[in-house]
Amino acid sequence: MAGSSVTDGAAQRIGYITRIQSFSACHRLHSIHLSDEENKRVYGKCNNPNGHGHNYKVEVTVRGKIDAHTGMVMNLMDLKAHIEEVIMIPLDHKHLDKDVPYFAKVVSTTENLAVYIWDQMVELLPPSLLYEIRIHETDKNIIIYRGE
Ligand SMILES: Nc1nc2c(c(=O)[nH]1)N=C([C@H](O)[C@H](O)COP(=O)(O)OP(=O)(O)OP(=O)(O)O)CN2
Ligand SMILES: [Zn+2]
Repeated sequence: MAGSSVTDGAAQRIGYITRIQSFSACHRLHSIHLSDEENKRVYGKCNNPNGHGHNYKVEVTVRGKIDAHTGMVMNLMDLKAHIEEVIMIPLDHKHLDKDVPYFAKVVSTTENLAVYIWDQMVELLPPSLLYEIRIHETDKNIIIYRGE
């Protein structure tokens, strides 16, 4: 097209980049909004008083313009640093309900864990860049949160 260049085209392109981070933590599914009986009925084995553990795998995805000069949506080194701050330091090798104040009153389902990670991560990233938090709680259970 007349008047355009390769660089102009690249500036309009949207890319998605994902970084995967694994961490280990334990928790107990127990809601303060339910009675002990209701907790047992709703959460079953996951309401075990002494808790249980997971090797979580979190995928953090950002979406944005591929910068014409840097060729990046964002520098993965920066994303790595944010993941360290939001996921690894507060959550890795922790008891989610006892070590993370947020989960003292919020049940530590993977949905709520995804919301927690989103809310922390969105504070550190440029506006509108965070696209998705995807958590593999087990090999079979995957939860997605997109800030809605
Ligand atoms: N909507 C949700 N349901 C459940 C959650 C959750 O976070 N959100 N979490 C759990 C438990 O934490 C539990 O640990 C799930 O593990 P489990 O059932 O053992 O996982 P698998 O299905 O992968 O293992 P199987 O051995 O095949 O049962 C429960 N529900
Ligand atoms: Zn669990």
